[in-house]
Amino acid sequence: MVISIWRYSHLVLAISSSIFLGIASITGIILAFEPIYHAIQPYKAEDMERISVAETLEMLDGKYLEVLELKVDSDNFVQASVIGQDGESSTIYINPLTAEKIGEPQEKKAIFRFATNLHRSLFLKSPGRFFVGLVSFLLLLIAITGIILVARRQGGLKRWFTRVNKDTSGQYYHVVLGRIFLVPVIIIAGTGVYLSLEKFGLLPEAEISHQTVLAPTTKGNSAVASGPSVLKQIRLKEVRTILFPFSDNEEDYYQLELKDREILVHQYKGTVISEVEYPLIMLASRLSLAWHTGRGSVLWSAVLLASCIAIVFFMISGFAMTLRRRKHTVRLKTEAADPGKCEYVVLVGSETGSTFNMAKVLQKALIALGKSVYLSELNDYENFDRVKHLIVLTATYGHGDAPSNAQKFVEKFQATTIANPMSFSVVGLGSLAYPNYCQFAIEVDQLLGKHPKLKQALPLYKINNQSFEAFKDWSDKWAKALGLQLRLKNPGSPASTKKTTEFVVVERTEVNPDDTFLLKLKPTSNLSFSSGDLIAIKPGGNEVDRFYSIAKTDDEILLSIKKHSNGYCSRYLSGLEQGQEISAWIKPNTEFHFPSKTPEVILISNGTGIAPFLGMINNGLGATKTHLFWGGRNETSLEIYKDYIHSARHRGQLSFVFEAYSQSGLEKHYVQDLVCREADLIAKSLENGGVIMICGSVAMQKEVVRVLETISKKRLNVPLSQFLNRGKIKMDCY
Ligand SMILES: Cc1cc2nc3c(=O)[nH]c(=O)nc-3n(C[C@H](O)[C@H](O)[C@H](O)COP(=O)(O)O)c2cc1C
Repeated sequence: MVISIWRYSHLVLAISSSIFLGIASITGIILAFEPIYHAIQPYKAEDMERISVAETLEMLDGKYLEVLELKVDSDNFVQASVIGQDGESSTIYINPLTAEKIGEPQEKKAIFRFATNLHRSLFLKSPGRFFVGLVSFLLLLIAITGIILVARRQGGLKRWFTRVNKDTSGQYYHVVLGRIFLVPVIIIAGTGVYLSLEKFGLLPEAEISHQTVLAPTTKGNSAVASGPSVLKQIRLKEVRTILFPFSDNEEDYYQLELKDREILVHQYKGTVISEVEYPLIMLASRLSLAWHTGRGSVLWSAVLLASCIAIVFFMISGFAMTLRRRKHTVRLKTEAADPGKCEYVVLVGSETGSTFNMAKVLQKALIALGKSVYLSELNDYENFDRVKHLIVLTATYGHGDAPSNAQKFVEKFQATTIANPMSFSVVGLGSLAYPNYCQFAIEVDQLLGKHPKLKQALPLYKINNQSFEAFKDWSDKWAKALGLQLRLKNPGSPASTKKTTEFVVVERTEVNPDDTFLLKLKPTSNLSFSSGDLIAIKPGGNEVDRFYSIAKTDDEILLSIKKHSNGYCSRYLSGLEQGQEISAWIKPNTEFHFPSKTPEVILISNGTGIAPFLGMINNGLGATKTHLFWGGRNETSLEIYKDYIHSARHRGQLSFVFEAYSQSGLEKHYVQDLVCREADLIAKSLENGGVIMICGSVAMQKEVVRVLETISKKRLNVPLSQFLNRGKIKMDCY
């Protein structure tokens, strides 16, 4: 519940300020260029730490009839208001060593003038300034609610910088960039609020009052030329403004606004008549202005520029995420069947909506079998009288909590009387990267399991990272338990518009007794790819891309393919001849590349899952100690891979190969048994920063992960999620 309150606040704040925030960010992007443009003008004075005020004043004295004011700006441009020998007054940039004119201040560019007015007051004067101040305050609140959301998402403030799990790209970058730009955005918003409060006089007045002490009359040379003067000690670097004495009268003095204080200096003696340190409020104002505008620092201006772009991105990605979430609920409302007449009920617990995609695939497949299906959210649970089968698909959020559309489920379920018996099956959608993997699904499964009228059709099935293959595996098992001929259609990867490349068949092995064969392809044009990437093939006008994990060997692609009797693509590929060409495209899968700076890598696979590893162990980087675990039916199953394994062993790239056979000899051995047996090796490797890569069937993945979880907890005293989070366990299973 808590997470949705914060998300709701985050969203409401963003929506309520969206138009003004959008304007402020876009004009902020333009205005960030102003200090950069100013800084690159050729008026910057060097050696400001060395040149004394007295030196510059002396040069000015000799060159101009009168000097009224001198200013040093944050880019070290020295600007003087002078009356020249011809009696003309002007404001010029000077070289402080010679007092020569080097240029003239330019008028603010029209684009910056326009952007400043819009940014500050939306061209609405005081009401506009008020809105902009309010928007800054809302931005501050958005940033604060953002901190809470990210902290909750990551599992606490301490885990702030741990890896972000990728749900959708928009969501991923919203969080990743949110973490990076949090501090600058808070500074922009905070200083914006401060400047607005100042503008409306809501802050204490910053007044400086000198108690002028009249010095005794001492006619003579000005302070610049005579005796020891404080002006000789003050460097130009410390100066903001110097106001020159109004007349020769002794009671007129130099007024120096320095960086930290203001002083009045006797124009003849060069002594300090009065000195006042700036009040804190004045320093805060100056700092706010500098931080808000980026004046005086190209680097900070660049940060402000990037932050304003990031705010625009946050707005777009944030709204896209909300629309995505809403899309599913709105559609459900319009498509809802009558639950009172349905035999199957599919209830979904989802925060971002992805789980609905799976639920809809299931609904479609059941409808194709002529079944009546009601699909809804877990919060819509009610007394389903005619329902015979209940299926719950639910994600987990926060610290093992229910997603927001499932938070009322437990209460509603407990308050409802179930009259007729039902079968039930719970599918947990979660991420192994969280310590409470599928926790809410576990609780729902236990709750349903305790009800006398409910009969479990299948034990709780957990799915990592929305794996459709795993969902299909569940559906096969569930359908078998219910005696249904269910066929799920993968909605993902529809006919892609990706540009394909031609590949020529270099070699194809015969199909072995396990119905597996190797296919070697060579791209006909220059193509960059790595072992672990995926090749997408769509034979003969078929609508869906089929993905195969690739091994890169000598710039060629090696695939290990299982021929399925009903598999359109695998049957097509098994019939290819040497020299034939096929069209395909490469999908980079950087998360599953061989790690570069790792002391040890353990590769775990079964069946055709060995494919990317065949390339990785022959990649020419012998520095990493590498072990290969592989499970197949029997010794002959390994035959087609033997050459690649031998060559890696021969080159010293592969330390150990552990094999498990399920149909050889009396005892069945599986990869997870090997992993369990080699627990020492696994634990040491994880402890020393090693990486484990898993590729193959989801069933194998589930078992291997279970064993790894035990090893991690028992031997290393940490949950496996910690290694997953740090990218120390990489998985690509199907
Ligand atoms: C903020 C946040 C917290 C999560 N917490 C957990 C968790 O505790 N346990 C878990 O198994 N998965 C957790 N997940 C992963 C989601 O349950 C998983 O991505 C799920 O597939 C999302 O489904 P949905 O998109 O339908 O909401 C979390 C994800 C996010 C973004």
